[in-house]
Amino acid sequence: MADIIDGRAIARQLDEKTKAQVDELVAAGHSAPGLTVILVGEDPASEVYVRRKIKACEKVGIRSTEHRLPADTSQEDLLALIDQLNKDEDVHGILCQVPLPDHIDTRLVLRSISPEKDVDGFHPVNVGRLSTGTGGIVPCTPLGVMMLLKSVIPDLTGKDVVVIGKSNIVGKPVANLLLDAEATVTVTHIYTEGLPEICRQADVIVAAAGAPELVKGHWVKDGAVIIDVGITRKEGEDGKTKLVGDVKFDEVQHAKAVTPVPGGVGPMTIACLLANTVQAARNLMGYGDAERGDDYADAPDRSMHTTA
Ligand SMILES: Nc1nc2c(c(=O)[nH]1)N[C@@H](CN(C=O)c1ccc(C(=O)N[C@@H](CCC(=O)O)C(=O)O)cc1)CN2
Repeated sequence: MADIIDGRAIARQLDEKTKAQVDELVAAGHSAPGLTVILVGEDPASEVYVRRKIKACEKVGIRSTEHRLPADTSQEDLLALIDQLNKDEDVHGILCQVPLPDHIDTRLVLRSISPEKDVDGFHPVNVGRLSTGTGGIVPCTPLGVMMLLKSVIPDLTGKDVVVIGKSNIVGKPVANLLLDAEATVTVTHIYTEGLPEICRQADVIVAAAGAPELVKGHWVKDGAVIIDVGITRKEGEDGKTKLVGDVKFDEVQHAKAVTPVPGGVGPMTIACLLANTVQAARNLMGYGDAERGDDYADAPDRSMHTTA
């Protein structure tokens, strides 16, 4: 049976570290780090994620502010709000929940957030710093993926890793982090020819294609490690909605370890956001170029895994 990598437990461990860093800043006479979350429209999944982010801030002592804007908010008004937040010294982190409504140019909006406050790591400056290995703020989900992976394989040197998915939010940044960790990385996507055969060679599969249950049991070699980034809502045979990942979970029990959906990568996304907010705050407070919030070189221990 494959070990199940407990994302909730590893996220809690990271939250403890983040809380300690917040307490340290406050004890040194600073205000608590402040995060502002912008949600435009009423996408139900985004509402859930934003609510979770705000609640998570409370737990570690980060001050949070929420701006909920109607779906017909003009791009100009959104950019004006971001400009105001960029200038506000009490705000250390800004994030704009995506997807944004169609009439808004997402790339322009993400570019308008000050790179120092861009706790999502989506600004081209942070993307460039990641791809050149020169620090910056790293997107939350890829950071979480690395932590989960390192809980199973602390040293990724020379490991064959296949990333399925080439999005700017997950596929591309995760590939860069893996290369930094000296892994041999193959980036693929749903149009890649021979994808099952390519995956079957891999020591690690990071499935981030957004394609429900794409990765079947015969795609996975014995003892591989699987990180499932996909989350899709699907109606089960009982008529109830359930969440499924990009991996056919029941078929990959010959793997060494696998992340569940829910309870794997998702909780790490939020924990890494909090860590990134503290990193941004520390930088803005003049603590130099603070280390990446998650410090994922400190691999979480194997006790965070359970067996199915
Ligand atoms: N500005 C951003 N927008 C989006 C991001 C992001 O990192 N920044 N990522 C995703 C959504 N996301 C965070 O915003 C996110 C996705 C999933 C989870 C999570 O905890 N998932 C749970 C299941 C939750 C459920 O019931 O639906 C799990 O996997 O256990 C947290 C955050 C797109 N937008």
